[in-house]
Amino acid sequence: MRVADDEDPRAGDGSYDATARIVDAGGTDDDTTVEAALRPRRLDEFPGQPKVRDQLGLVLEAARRRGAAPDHVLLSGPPGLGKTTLAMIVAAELEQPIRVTSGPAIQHAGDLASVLSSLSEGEVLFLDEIHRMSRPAEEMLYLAMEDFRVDVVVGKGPGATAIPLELPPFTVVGATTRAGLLPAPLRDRFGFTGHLDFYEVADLERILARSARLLGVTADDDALAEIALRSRGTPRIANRLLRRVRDWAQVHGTGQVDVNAAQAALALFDVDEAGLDRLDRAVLDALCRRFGGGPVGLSTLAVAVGEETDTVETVAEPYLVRQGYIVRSPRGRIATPAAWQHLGLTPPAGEQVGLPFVDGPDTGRLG
Ligand SMILES: Nc1ncnc2c1ncn2[C@@H]1O[C@H](COP(=O)(O)OP(=O)(O)OP(=O)(O)O)[C@@H](O)[C@H]1O
Ligand SMILES: [Mg+2]
Repeated sequence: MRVADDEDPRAGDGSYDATARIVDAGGTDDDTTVEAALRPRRLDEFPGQPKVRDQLGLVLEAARRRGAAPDHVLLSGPPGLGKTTLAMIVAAELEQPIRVTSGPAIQHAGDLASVLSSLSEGEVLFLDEIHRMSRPAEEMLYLAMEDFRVDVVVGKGPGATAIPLELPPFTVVGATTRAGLLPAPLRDRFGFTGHLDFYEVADLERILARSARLLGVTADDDALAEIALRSRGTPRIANRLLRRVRDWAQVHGTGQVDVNAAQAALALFDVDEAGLDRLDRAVLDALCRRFGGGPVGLSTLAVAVGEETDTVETVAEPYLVRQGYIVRSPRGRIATPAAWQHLGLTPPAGEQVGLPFVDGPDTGRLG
């Protein structure tokens, strides 16, 4: 088995700390540890997202040559595409320590002030879920990002005074699944914004091959291709499916990740040929069967599938929209003919005139 020691992130130099990870929407603690172990550590080990990688690479290299902190970096995109991974990589490439915190952890401006005032020169401050920071903290951040200064308020009431505190230059890396929710003044203070998009299947195959190596399992290319196809363009999902296929192979198979193991395990875990999982299908099912194909409001839809609005909007919808199963309209979400077909149903004729026609059997043609 080829396990390259030099590629094992667990043998790291401590430049990032897996336990410092604050939020993980999808996983248990165990999952978080495994995820951290599978993160690429440097930009040139990071497959996919060629645009963001090249742009970020340039920004970091230029800063390194100037010997100065780079512009602040904002990373946006759906969950599991590598925002946290890239934040860690920014610090590693700059050879700087990284401080990890998140919007929800900073409820008071004072929380932010104490983090900011303890930063060392050049340090990377990773603000995950930056769209969830409180307004006063946000305003403090504007000043800190632009002028490297915070105003510390001493005392209360009419006698209160603001004492300006100079900060050493540092780099904020903000991550958000909801760039649209960031107030413009905050967005504008990031000199570089990278928008992560879903991965190509070929990139997912490369990610899976690397992960298999790190996990110490032998995997056929065909099996990795099968897993990649069903991973909804998302490395986190790809890695998770790989681990379940490995489990299946170890318990029921030959121990080797082959196509048979991949198909059996993915069937067991309810990931269908289109890569839709239980939540995706639940959303389509509610939309078509309960609401006649829509339009239906997002929150109503979320209640119908028993999930948070945010989960439906950021986890399920982007992929369903991208694959042409759902259309977002001002009046709510609408199922396309492809959604009905995926569920084995016939789309109702007449009501959905004007929908874009989606490739598929002719039952979908409306008019
Ligand atoms: N380009 C990539 N190459 C290899 N692995 C990747 C890549 N992008 C992400 N991963 C893996 O996917 C998992 C999730 O990535 P990460 O935590 O960076 O996503 P995220 O965008 O921060 O998600 P969230 O919005 O939920 O915080 C990690 O295990 C990471 O190793
Ligand atoms: Mg993250």
